[in-house]
Amino acid sequence: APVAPSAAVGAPATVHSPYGQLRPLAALSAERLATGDLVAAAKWGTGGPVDDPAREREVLRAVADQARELGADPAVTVRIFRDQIEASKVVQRGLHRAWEADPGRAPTERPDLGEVRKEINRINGELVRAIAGSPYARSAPYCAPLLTAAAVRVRHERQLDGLHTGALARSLRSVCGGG
Ligand SMILES: C=C(O[C@@H]1C=C(C(=O)O)C=C[C@H]1O)C(=O)O
Repeated sequence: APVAPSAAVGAPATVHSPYGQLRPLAALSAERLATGDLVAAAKWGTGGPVDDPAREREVLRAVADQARELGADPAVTVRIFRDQIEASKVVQRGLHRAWEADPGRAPTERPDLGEVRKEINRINGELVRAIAGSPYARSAPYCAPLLTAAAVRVRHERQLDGLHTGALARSLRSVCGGG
């Protein structure tokens, strides 16, 4: 088949390739994890828990609805988002531990959790679209190595530390494997 000129040039034309479909999943997951830093700061010093089961249910219900609207599998979408949520909590708990150990590194300003959640909702919507647009790539036998490559790329681009690199892997745990 003829190759579109831009395919030889680079990234934009690769959006239909398996890697091009998985890359946004890794990038958006890292973007979502970055909001974990803000959520951790919002909860720091409040005495409140990192876990908010009611908010988690709200997120999962919303993404299941969005998946249905896009004709994607709501169960698969929810499965992936359970990992996204766990990964956010890995970041939050890790930061709280670091700030307890070294209070000089703790944030001095408290972000508005409601505002941060608006941003999380926006990213959630983009993630649902990326999930809906990648059924073939996610069920491909070579999904895992491509996803790992995408995560490594994102790690370098965003200069992720160990905490966020581990959380990124956690967030992507059930992306591959079909469905
Ligand atoms: C990010 C938050 O912290 C946790 C993680 C959530 C998420 O990743 O969507 C939701 C609720 C909390 O259990 C939050 O409270 O908004």
